[in-house]
Amino acid sequence: MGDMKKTSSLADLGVDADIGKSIFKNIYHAVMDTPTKSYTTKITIVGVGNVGMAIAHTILTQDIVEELALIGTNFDKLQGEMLDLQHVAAFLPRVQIQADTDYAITARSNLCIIAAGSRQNPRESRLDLLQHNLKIFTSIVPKLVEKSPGCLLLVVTNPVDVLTYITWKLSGFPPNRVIGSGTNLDSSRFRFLLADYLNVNAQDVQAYMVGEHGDSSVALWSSISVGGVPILSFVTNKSEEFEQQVLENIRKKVVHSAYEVIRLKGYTSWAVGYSVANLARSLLRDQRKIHPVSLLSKGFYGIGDDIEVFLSLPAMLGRSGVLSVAQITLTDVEKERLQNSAKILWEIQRQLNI
Ligand SMILES: NC(=O)C1=CN([C@@H]2O[C@H](COP(=O)(O)OP(=O)(O)OC[C@H]3O[C@@H](n4cnc5c(N)ncnc54)[C@H](O)[C@@H]3O)[C@@H](O)[C@H]2O)C=CC1
Ligand SMILES: CC(=O)C(=O)O
Repeated sequence: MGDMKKTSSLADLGVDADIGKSIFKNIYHAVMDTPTKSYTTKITIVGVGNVGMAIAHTILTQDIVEELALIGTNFDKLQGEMLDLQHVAAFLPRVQIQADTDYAITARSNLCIIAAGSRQNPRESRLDLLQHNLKIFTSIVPKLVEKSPGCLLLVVTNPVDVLTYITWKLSGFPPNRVIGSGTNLDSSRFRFLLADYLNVNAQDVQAYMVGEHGDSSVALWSSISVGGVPILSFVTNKSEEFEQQVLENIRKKVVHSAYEVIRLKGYTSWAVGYSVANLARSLLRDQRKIHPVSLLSKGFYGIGDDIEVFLSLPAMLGRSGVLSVAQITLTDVEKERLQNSAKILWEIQRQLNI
């Protein structure tokens, strides 16, 4: 394994790399030799299963990085995935892709995404994965931090909220630099289902799921709008009781979505790939966009200062990570459900003794 090449290029075949320069007229020589390394943006993805590869693929389509490093446990699988992605080169922006079991290739990453670990079987909840994935994180996080001490950490592995808390503890990073993908995905599912019901474009639906990325997630009905029109007035011509039932069914469908996809195809991948690539763009391109992501939530929306949990709240994301948390006016019921979600996660964390 040690002798094997980490990238596939003409140089591996013994072809002189300088030959490329001779194809071009020499007046551009100085420009071609200018080192570009210090200006590159680099993402590392740990875990090259269904989710890690969906994220990698989507990131390549977004033109947000110059370097991508893939880390896993199976060297042949890594090399196969790397080659398959490299063969996209003719169709997408130029990205240097590396893959290895050795974290040396992750050095100086701007963003490290963790999608390694077990996924749910059809009858398991996300929280059932905790013990196994916790162990994996204790080996992954310190290595990422050692190689990229200034990076942002973005956790995807489930249960994502508790593992984001654990990543924060293991990394020693300030909380703004440790983020969980959280309910960014649930919110996309929510917007899709609302758009489908209202027969509008999902991109015009502004709607958030917050709290745990899991069974206790909370739909923020009071703040939903479609093209600037609050949803509750959008549907006033229908009976209120009927609407409440429809809306509650949509919420249940969002919570059940992952279970349904896992029952049907064994895992979820494409939607989380887009969700995480979208977060990566907002972070690395300093977009100051609002996303519901898992962040250190103590003190927000009545969550006690003593409850040190990560759960999803709508937050502004930029190059420094979480820049601020949106102050949405919640109803008493929404606030109560959010605080309940925090308590569920807090109880689980307390049992971990970390
Ligand atoms: N937060 C979210 O919205 C979502 C989270 N997930 C979670 O993502 C995780 C991954 O799911 P899949 O990709 O479907 O699973 P998978 O089984 O296809 O892939 C997991 C990968 O992790 C790798 N891995 C295990 N230990 C590792 C280590 N120490 N270092 C590096 N790689 C390691 C495995 O070799 C495997 O390739 C699961 O926990 C799943 O529940 C899945 C969908 C959405
Ligand atoms: C598996 C998972 O967390 C999801 O698709 O929401």
